[in-house]
Amino acid sequence: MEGHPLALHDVMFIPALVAQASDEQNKKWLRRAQRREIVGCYAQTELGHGSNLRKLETTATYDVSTQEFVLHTPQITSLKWWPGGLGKSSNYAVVVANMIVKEKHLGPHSFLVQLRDEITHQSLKGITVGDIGPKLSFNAIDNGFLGFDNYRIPRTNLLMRHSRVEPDGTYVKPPHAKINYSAMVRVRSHMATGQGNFLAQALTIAVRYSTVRRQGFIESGEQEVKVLDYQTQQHRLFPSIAKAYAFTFAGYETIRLYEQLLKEVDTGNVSLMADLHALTSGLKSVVTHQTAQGIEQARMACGGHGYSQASYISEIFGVAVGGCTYEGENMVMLLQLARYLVKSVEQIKAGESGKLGPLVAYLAVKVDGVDLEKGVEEYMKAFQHVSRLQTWKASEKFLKLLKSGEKREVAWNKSSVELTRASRLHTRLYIAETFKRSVQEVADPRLKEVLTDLLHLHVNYELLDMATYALEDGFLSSSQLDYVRDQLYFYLAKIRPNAVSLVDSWEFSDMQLRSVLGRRDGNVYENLVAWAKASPLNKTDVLPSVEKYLKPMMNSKL
Ligand SMILES: CCCCCCCCCCCCCCCC(=O)SCCNC(=O)CCNC(=O)[C@H](O)C(C)(C)COP(=O)(O)OP(=O)(O)OC[C@H]1O[C@@H](n2cnc3c(N)ncnc32)[C@H](O)[C@@H]1OP(=O)(O)O
Ligand SMILES: Cc1cc2nc3c(=O)[nH]c(=O)nc-3n(C[C@H](O)[C@H](O)[C@H](O)COP(=O)(O)OP(=O)(O)OC[C@H]3O[C@@H](n4cnc5c(N)ncnc54)[C@H](O)[C@@H]3O)c2cc1C
Repeated sequence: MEGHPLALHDVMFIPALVAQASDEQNKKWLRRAQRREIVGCYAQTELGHGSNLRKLETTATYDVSTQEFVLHTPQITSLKWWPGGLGKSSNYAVVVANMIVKEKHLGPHSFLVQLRDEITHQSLKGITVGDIGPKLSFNAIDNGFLGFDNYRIPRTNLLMRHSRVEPDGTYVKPPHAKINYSAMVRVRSHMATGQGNFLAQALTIAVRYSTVRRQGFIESGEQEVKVLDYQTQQHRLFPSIAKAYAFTFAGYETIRLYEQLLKEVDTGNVSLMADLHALTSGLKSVVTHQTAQGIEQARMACGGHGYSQASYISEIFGVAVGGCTYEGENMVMLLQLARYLVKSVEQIKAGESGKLGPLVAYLAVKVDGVDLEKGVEEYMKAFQHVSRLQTWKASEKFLKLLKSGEKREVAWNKSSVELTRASRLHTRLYIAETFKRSVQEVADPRLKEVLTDLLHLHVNYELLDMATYALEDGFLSSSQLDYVRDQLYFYLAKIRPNAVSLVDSWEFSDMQLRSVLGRRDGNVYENLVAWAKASPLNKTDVLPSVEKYLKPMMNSKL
């Protein structure tokens, strides 16, 4: 959980080679990387820039006389900063640098760069490398810094699957300007399942513990109740159980789409790139944000013991919340999706709605109202409505500002909060749709029934959460919202008997969870006492600090 020094080797280094190195290059590098003869990381972010990749300062200047690239970090802000596994573990890196050929700046490109000697592991001449220090979490990963002092690498270390520099310096452009960003798109495609997994771990701990913990009464005179029987506790935890499933289903779809994209790109078809970029940008942002919120609620649902490291939820939170920042800061990524949504609105306004992709086609179709009692399909129409409403509102705001003479970037900035709202609603619609489709495909009827309950819980929770938008234009009435509330409470109670099975079905072992509260056997109290006794502070009865500080104070007559 605390991360692994080789995580980025598998998560980004190898995938970057697979997607961006040519077959010939991979004959040299890929097998060695897969056998871990060489260990690598993905070095892109710099001290001064992470989001705005066009302003990366590390340069790779082609020297035609020696057929080498010269890597250089001209100032302190150009140092690579943050890459996982860079500080101490990796001897190679995929380095993203601004490529300069014949004095022409050609933008960020990826290079395979050796950082350390393969035998001694010492850093090579011209390389400055080290660890960036402790972080909120993930402290088993050596996130690092890296500087280059006119460090030379062969021309053939430019990853050349999609673009090339010939020996004479002729540049062959890639089929899509952003194709070098593929390693990021891959991780974003995987993040919904990854984050769903973090959320699931925290929920397993909180739900199990909530059946052990007894506190207070629902009906007087009886035994104290398991806290999971409180409606407020169920409301805190069960919608997140639904989300953990929903994120996993959505993630399976984006992983499949990424695999498809890789195949299509190899045949020269890059049409899926814009769609997948928009989709994963939004999904990554919504999922990480909701996961962090869900984990924090799970921690609070464990009361005081949730605050102890014995719960392990704080560590899960620390790791998961990093996802809001890495692979693209959430606001920045929501704004990437918003570009796509605004473009779609512009297409509709230009009478070209037939050209819209399947995920945005609903933006062109107006619905006057819904009958929620007819079931989930009607909820989907309601989600479409609120997303459409907000997308049009935000887009119109932006387009109006443009028309009034504002510069594009200024108009964009002035509309950006509204635009991020549209992106979130669009993404939540996507999550609900994939959840619905995935549950429909489940073959086992008993499993399908339980998952359908979770789906109902999810759509009612979500609709209530975004009700302001639907009330604003009178699309939903207050009596319809009362119906949604009733349904929500109905499904909380219906899910209660299956709650433990729903979390147990994720099959986390005690070793994975590392939580005293979330133990499978439920022996929480005995083990909390044993855990506390093992605290380093309990090794001796009287601490040295008592002699040094407390006693002089306690014995003073002042
Ligand atoms: C197996 C996994 C498990 C995972 C679960 C467990 C994980 C356990 C370990 C985790 C470990 C942490 C791993 C962290 C690893 C890092 O964090 S690596 C560093 C990640 N860095 C980032 O994500 C940086 C974010 N910034 C960016 O991606 C880009 O700068 C931005 C924001 C997209 C802007 O790029 P830009 O070049 O300035 O482009 P911009 O002018 O905004 O857009 C131009 C056009 O390009 C398009 N475009 C931009 N990007 C793309 C793209 N990628 N594709 C297609 N089109 C694109 C735009 O849509 C736009 O299109 P139009 O609207 O013009 O049609
Ligand atoms: C745990 C962890 C692991 C990481 N691993 C790696 C790795 O392996 N390799 C690697 O290369 N990098 C890695 N990173 C770096 C990470 O990808 C960047 O930190 C991330 O992309 C955010 O960039 P930034 O730090 O420049 O944030 P900034 O862009 O400086 O963000 C600061 C604030 O500015 C806002 N902002 C920035 N631009 C805009 C805009 N255009 N519009 C509106 N608001 C904006 C953001 O929303 C945010 O609120 C890692 C980071 C973390 C935390």
